[in-house]
Amino acid sequence: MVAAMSDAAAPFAPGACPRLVVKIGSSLLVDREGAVRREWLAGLADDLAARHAAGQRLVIVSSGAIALGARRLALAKGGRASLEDAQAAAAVGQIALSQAWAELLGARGLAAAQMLVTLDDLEDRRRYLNASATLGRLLSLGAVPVINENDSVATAEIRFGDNDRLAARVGQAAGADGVVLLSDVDGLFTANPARDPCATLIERVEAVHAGIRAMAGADSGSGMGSGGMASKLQAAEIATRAGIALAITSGTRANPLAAFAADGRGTLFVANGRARARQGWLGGRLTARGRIRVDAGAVAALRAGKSLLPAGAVGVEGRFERGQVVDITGPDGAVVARGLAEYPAAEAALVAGRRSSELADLLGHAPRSALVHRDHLVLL
Ligand SMILES: Nc1ncnc2c1ncn2[C@@H]1O[C@H](COP(=O)(O)OP(=O)(O)O)[C@@H](O)[C@H]1O
Ligand SMILES: N[C@@H](CCC(=O)OP(=O)(O)O)C(=O)O
Repeated sequence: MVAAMSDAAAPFAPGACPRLVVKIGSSLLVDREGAVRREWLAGLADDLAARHAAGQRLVIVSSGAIALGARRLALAKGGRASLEDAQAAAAVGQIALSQAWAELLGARGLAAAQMLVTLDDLEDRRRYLNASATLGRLLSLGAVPVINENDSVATAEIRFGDNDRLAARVGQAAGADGVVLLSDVDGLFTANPARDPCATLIERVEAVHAGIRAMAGADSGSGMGSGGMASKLQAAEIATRAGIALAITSGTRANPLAAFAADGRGTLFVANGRARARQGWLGGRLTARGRIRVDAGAVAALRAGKSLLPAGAVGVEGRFERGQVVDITGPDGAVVARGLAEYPAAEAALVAGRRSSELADLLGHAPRSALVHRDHLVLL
């Protein structure tokens, strides 16, 4: 599957990309009659199973709930005439969607794990960390998270509205290396190819600038999806800034991921350095709420890219909640790193200096895997 991989697809190969997010647009999943395109989905499930067998861990962001539910409820305009219609359609359609994924992945020995999230779940740091931890655990267990926006409870103001940006955010939360957006077009064209026959495919984008954005009209050619090309470009910006490569490629072929791997047809948005992106966010934008003092062994472990475990902490200062930013200082008092606390200050103080085996008894609940996880930490 990966032998003939072209350059555009190379960053998403199992060897180069241990964790991949695959987003599937409504127009691919749902036919014009409003039913799941099962045969096509079975082909995609084969692709996913092959990648999983090659060691790649997968997260699926699946659209289609509104389009599926609209048909079942006989709603006009694909269920998008009003927010209430979309919410009702999503509630009905999501069941059918989950069922299809569970069956098709299950038939290939893969456990589908449904997660429905709202914008707030990923914007709020604590909830983001929770979602991130759940994703991490599911992936380590070999399950395949299937994610969609929780459209039935999302309000007009507080929603993604499109799954492209959701996929990019999920990519961040899952610690993914790549995001592939499967759509009904081959990639980003110089203009909407549905309207302009002279439009040509752009194969590689180093940075999403105004000239690139101008190529995506606000319109969506499929009439079923919600974001159009504009939301895909926003997703590309979110992902690449976080050090995640993103591709837009056609999902219309029978085995879309294998086909992409074989000919690399699509648009690759090149990732920016992950360390720089994290450093910019953690080191620059936020001020620390507290401080965790650590011993020399912990400093060495952090410098080697490890998480901060409670055993290496010698003291905790300040008042912080789980998910808030803390400085990590070494024996000489210098700040060696900054990261997001996995525990609130009181619990951090309780577990400081303790071995992992003692934590559950001390806390009275299951312990987190670290005081500050390496995925949410930057060396200074
Ligand atoms: N510059 C462009 N290049 C490619 N597609 C474009 C462009 N501008 C607008 N589009 C439209 O965006 C559509 C894809 O978005 P959308 O229908 O939301 O897909 P999905 O359901 O896969 O999310 C294409 O079918 C195309 O009509
Ligand atoms: N959450 C919505 C999908 C919204 C959306 O982004 O659709 P699409 O543009 O087809 O990926 C649903 O499940 O219907």
